[in-house]
Amino acid sequence: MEAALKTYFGFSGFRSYQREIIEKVLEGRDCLVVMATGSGKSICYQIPPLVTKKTAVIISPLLSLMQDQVMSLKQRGVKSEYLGSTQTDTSVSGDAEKGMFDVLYMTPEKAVSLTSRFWSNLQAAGICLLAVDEAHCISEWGHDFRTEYKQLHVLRDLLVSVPFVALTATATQRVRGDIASSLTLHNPHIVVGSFDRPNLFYGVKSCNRSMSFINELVKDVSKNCTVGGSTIIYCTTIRETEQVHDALVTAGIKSGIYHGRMGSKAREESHRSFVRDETLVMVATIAFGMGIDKPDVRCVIHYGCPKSLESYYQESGRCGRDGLPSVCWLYYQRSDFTKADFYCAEAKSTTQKKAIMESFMAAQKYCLLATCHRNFLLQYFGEERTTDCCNCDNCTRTKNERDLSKESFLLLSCIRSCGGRWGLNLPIDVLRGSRGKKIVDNNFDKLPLHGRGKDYPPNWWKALGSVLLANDYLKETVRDTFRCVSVSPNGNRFLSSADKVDGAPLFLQLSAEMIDLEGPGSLPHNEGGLNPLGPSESERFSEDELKLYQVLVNVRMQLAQDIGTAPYAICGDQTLRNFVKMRPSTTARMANIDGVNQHFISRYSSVFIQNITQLAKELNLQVDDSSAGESIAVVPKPAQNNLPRSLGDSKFCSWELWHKMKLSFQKIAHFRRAVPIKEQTVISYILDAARDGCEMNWSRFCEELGLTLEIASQIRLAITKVGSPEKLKPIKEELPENVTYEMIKTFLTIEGVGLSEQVFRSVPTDGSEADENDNQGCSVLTVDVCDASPSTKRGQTDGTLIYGDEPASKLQKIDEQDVKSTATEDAILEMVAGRDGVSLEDVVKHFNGSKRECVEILDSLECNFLVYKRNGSYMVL
Ligand SMILES: Nc1ncnc2c1ncn2[C@@H]1O[C@H](COP(=O)(O)OP(=O)(O)OP(=O)(O)O)[C@@H](O)[C@H]1O
Repeated sequence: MEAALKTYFGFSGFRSYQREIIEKVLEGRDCLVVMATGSGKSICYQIPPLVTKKTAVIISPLLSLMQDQVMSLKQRGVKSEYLGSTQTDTSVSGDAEKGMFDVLYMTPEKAVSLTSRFWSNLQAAGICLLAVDEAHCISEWGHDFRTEYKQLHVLRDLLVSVPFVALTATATQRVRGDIASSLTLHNPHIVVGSFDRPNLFYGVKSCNRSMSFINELVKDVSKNCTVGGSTIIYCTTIRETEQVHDALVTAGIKSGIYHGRMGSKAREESHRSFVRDETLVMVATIAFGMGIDKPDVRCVIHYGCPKSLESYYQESGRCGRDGLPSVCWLYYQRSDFTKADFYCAEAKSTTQKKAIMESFMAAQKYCLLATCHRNFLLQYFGEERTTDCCNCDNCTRTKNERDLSKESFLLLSCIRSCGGRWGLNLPIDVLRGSRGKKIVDNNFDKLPLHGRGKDYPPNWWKALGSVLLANDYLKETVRDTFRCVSVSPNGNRFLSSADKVDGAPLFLQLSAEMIDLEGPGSLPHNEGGLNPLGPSESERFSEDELKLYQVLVNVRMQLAQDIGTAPYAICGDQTLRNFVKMRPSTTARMANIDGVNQHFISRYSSVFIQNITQLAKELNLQVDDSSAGESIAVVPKPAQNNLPRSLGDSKFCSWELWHKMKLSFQKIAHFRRAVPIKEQTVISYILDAARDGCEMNWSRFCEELGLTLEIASQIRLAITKVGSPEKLKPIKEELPENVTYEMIKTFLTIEGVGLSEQVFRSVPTDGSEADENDNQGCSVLTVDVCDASPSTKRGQTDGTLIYGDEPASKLQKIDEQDVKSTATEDAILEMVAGRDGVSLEDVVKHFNGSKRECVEILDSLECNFLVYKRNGSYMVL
């Protein structure tokens, strides 16, 4: 499985759930997979055909989606085609029937109209699975019901022993049930992942939709375009779509437009140009929907409040599907909130009307929120999160908390005095001293609070109302489509404890809108532009690296144009970034990079290597920077969906800051704290998170801690001497001063998760390079002490272990005089296969050969995708 993943897709590891699902399919079990957009569901049905050499049939709702996927798979060397009304090649159907394709896409209409003879022939040739993508289309309760999907059950009788796999990114319990029964899934293996998309930054901004706002928006978008990456701007009306599109075009930004009033040809062309990076921005209504499979959209902007939180999650989810950091902004105007009636007009029943109203109100709440946007989204979809995400505007804003007791007191009292029978507008008008008819008729102008709130504009009070709602001081009830706001029990408690205006403090987070209204005006972004966090330290390019990146983007574009495909189908942005950081000068080094597959090596590696080496020389950049490779090879994978929920807030937050935002221990210790915590505490928090199952980049962790291979060996020896790892103090006493408790704890944690071999090898030790050279041709192999046990994995068969009396070296030596085998591809492969990671030194010593000869053989094995290198060790694929 891993071999197929690396060979065809270039990835060296599976993401959460992928392996589990593939294994179940290979066992012949039906599966129901509910995983977030961009979490990597496609791999689950694309790997089995490559392992079994049988066809996978995929039912997909849209032709454009199928075409894009076939295009990408072909670029990976996977034999793939589609059957549907736009297929012009008449031979495809016949070839498909003979089992000539690994992956065969078809529309549901096509699937049910194919003859039983087609299916029996294909089954005789070999079918490994039938996948139903976007499976929620089966259910009338889903948001995209398609009648043709309902008929798919007929295939069940035709394909008796074939496992069915249903996949979707959104499905409630009810929809899941519908999918399973409609497809008659037999005892399906069900996987439900998290809805979280950790690589996405969520931000919200109030706006005024004036021309000056649009011009600011255009400026921000153009900045985003120069640093690379596509943007989608969703507008709520066709008129606004045209307005924003015109402004972008006038500013010279290559932009496309897409809405329902355009003809299908024009829409197709617009989609095609966007996918192929010929246009960088797509301004669209939500008609630009499900068929978007572009993985490198870096920014999705909603220009106007969406009609529901479900649609917001889906549309913003088109961002950053490749897992790279990307941003989702929502610009709303208070007048958007009056559109509820308009959306409710679609409703056919009172229940439906209520449902529409509720999801619209959730979207509205999302706009007005002063607390973590991600948590709100996840909670809406039923996932509880207690820690803030540190990757949304509300979590990262600094100026956001203030004592609002006085203002809250005024607003809550006024709402209570008006009887809690109104929306927010009337009590706010009372506070602002209005003598409107309703106010006078109800004698509200006689209230002592009348006119006491003139210091703030009405929108500020409305924003405070939303903050009080979110914090449970107010409650909202919907009657028909009319919303009443009243004081909640919590609000009443506050009022009675603070029975005078200058009572107890009430610290609340100010919402973005309140800050804007107090600040210099509502323009899109003042400093940070669309991307307020920017790349983390390890992702940041130097000026020269940026030049190299831009050249490689152009090379990729040129290649894509020459063969008529999308640039992302040649290779992803992350792969290009890895090229820039590692600057591979040989095919073997390039093959080893995550995202590089066999097809890429045979077709495109030479042109990339040529450009890299040439420009690196001109810019005086070192090629083959393996230290960059070590850290990049373990770049965290996105959407790790099974994060532990039991971990305390501080621990989880420390881990997130370190792992996701890549902050140092020191920065985390000071992060948003008046009194910093100790770095040691931060370290132990992160270790706790790792023990709880959070993903870790151990190489980076050890490097920051200074835990080298040598120190690890010293610790191991100390534990052996003490006889037990239970108590840290006696271990510490056996060790030199510079070895800290944190290093010992880290060592034990890494040992505990069974990773010591790989991790400590990858941490650069002083003079490691020199060692490699010094030892050339010498028959002595150094291994760490744990390999000296009778059950030694590495080194044991190679020679006799000699325990040195010299504790200073803390390393043991092996005499290799007996090793006589010659270094051939087969012999090296056999040696590597028998061990859990082998270094170049190991190979040289084992074969008593020269370093050059071994490097050449290992290089060719890497090019052939038989071995790969991770953290300095060769492993068999
Ligand atoms: N194991 C992996 N390692 C690295 N990248 C991966 C891995 N699996 C998938 N990806 C990448 O993740 C991105 C999203 O994958 P994919 O298109 O399969 O998502 P999806 O879950 O099907 O999303 P959608 O619901 O939008 O169709 C792609 O760019 C893909 O190449």
